[in-house]
Amino acid sequence: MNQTANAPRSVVLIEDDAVLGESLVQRLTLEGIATAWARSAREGEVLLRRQRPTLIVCDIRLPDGSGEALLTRLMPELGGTPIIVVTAFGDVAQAVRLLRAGADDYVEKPFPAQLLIDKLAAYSGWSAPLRPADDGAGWRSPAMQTLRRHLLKLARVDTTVLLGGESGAGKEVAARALHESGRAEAGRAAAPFVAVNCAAIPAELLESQIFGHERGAFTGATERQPGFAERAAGGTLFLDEVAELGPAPQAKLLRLLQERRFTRLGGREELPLQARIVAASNADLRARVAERRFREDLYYRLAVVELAVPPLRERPEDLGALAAHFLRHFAQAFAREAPELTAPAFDALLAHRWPGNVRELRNRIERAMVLAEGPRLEPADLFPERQAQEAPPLSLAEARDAAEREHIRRVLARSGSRVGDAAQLLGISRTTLWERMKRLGIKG
Ligand SMILES: Nc1ncnc2c1ncn2[C@@H]1O[C@H](COP(=O)(O)OP(=O)(O)OP(=O)(O)O)[C@@H](O)[C@H]1O
Repeated sequence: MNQTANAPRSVVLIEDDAVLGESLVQRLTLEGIATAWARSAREGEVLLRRQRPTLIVCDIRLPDGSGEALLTRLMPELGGTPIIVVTAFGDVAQAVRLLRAGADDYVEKPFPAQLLIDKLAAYSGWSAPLRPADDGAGWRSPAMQTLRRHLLKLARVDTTVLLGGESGAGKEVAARALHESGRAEAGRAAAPFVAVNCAAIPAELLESQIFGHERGAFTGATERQPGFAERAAGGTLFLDEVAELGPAPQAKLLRLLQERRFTRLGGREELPLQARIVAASNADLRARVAERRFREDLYYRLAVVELAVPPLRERPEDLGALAAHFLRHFAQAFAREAPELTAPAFDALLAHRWPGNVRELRNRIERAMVLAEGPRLEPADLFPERQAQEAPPLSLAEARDAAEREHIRRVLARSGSRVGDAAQLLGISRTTLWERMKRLGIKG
């Protein structure tokens, strides 16, 4: 992709050891690498908020806190800037934790300056660090920050990516974030994102939909039709629910991935695949392979990089931003003010298990905003089914009153609130209706 071998190289070095720090600054400067040196976590934070280097080198143990805490805090703002952590001998467990959290590499003290120069050389071909794409809310939790970092890095290469995660967790949102970052990285103003739900297209149509067809390829094919693979050129072909593909489409997809070429149905011309393939599945693909329901060779082709979108219940830190995002979204859609989420309502969100993940949150907020017109949303607005379950059953008298109340209201509405007309329709006297309305709390 957009690699610039001679891109200006700069390093922010966060290291409290004066001897090591000075020798590294000298050596890096000799190599023509602009180096800014911070001797504490605080200084490092100030530097990183001011400048975006080609590479960050950060010691784990600093006099005013740990490098791990600093990097974890800043990770969401660092885009894809590569990070090398410097660990003391024996701190490997911490280094591994940081690698999982999104750091790129580590060096163990003592190390020769040349080792750092070599590592830097591997990164200096990278173009200017990416800014995260504007991909909605819900990326605050550590798990989502790590995912975002991985996506930002993948934006630089065309590798096939497999996204796992429960239904509604945000796999398509993640695929779009990757697509947008890739588009920005390549400097393209626009690029197609073509999403195909493999479970929703009938098996007999799938092939022609993905690969397209020539005129006359089958009955009803009156014109040449480009398929999704062709339409995604220069962008992303997103294959959702890939586990649901039958054996024949699996074989076709494998060929597409192996040869990166395809032919339209009924055609002879070989066309190159010019899109990145991102596949998603909420089923455990490895288990499907073990059960021989999914081809192993296809699994390996798809899972060149495998990432998981964590379920919402494992990232409560994202709930507030996501809820606020959907409140704003539906307020705009319904042309009304966004209601406020009361503290008990927020507690109810935190306590819920979210089997339907972000999609369920979105649906609950949408339904609450359709039904509740007030300026505040209460737990009952978001979880109406619980109220129904928790309320004690009505007595016979209460049930009769409720039914009468409902019926009288309806008849009153039909008779334009004229009590005399309503009484006639109900087969009772005006006075009896007045009495009932009073007892049942119906306003005339
Ligand atoms: N980070 C987010 N910000 C805003 N909306 C989100 C976010 N994550 C998910 N959503 C919303 O939640 C819904 C489900 O997301 P998405 O379709 O990406 O999930 P999925 O994991 O692909 O689901 P499925 O497996 O059912 O296809 C969508 O309406 C999406 O817009």
